Amino acid sequence: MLTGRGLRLAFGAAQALDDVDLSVAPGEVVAVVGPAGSGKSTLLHVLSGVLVPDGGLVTFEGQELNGLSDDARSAIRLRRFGFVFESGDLIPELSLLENVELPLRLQGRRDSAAGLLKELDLADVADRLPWEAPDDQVLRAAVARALVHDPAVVFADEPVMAVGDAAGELLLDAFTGAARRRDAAIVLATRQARVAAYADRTVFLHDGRPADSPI
Ligand SMILES: Nc1ncnc2c1ncn2[C@@H]1O[C@H](COP(=O)(O)OP(=O)(O)OP(=O)(O)O)[C@@H](O)[C@H]1O
Repeated sequence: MLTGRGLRLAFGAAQALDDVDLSVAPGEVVAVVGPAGSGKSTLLHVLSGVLVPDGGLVTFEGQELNGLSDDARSAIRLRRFGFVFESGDLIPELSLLENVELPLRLQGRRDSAAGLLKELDLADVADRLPWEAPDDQVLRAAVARALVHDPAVVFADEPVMAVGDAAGELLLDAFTGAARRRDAAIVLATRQARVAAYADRTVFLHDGRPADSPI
């Protein structure tokens, strides 16, 4: 469904990606594991069409992303991809519910996210602003926002770094469970083995190159 082949990308002298392959099937959870600076975030950005690689090819649902215009790649991101970042990155002026429903509104959809908030145990706190909510609720809302429009793939970059082990495990359970029920794939970038344990499959990166094992 989503495939990267021979991906290369340099930032000046730094070769962030050097001949990386990654394929993701519908509903599959794939972890991208490596130390700081190994290229995990860059790989997520290239696979999601945020960055265009210097070399190699990204194919999504039979379409080559590299050759598309910025606008066309943005449209695919809005409709077909979801994103979860390290600290949630919610909009501070909007309630948790409004944050979660934002991807729907941006697509002109008027449907409600109430059911998804209930599924992620956020129904009672939906009216809170992000700064009024504890970190784990903010991250749950970020997960809900990433899934609300039924994306094909959710890209998650260190999604539980901001919370402790127990809260992180609850969050990963809720995240992977909700994604699997929707047949949404997850590409999960992390330095942490305990996070990668939630994936069906792990690929390792070291200095922008595929590796056989963790370094
Ligand atoms: N916008 C940028 N400009 C310049 N160099 C960059 C940029 N983004 C990433 N890099 C460099 O590319 C390499 C890979 O960075 P990347 O952020 O993808 O690694 P990472 O594995 O996600 O690291 P971390 O775990 O710290 O998030 C690093 O050498 C980094 O310094």
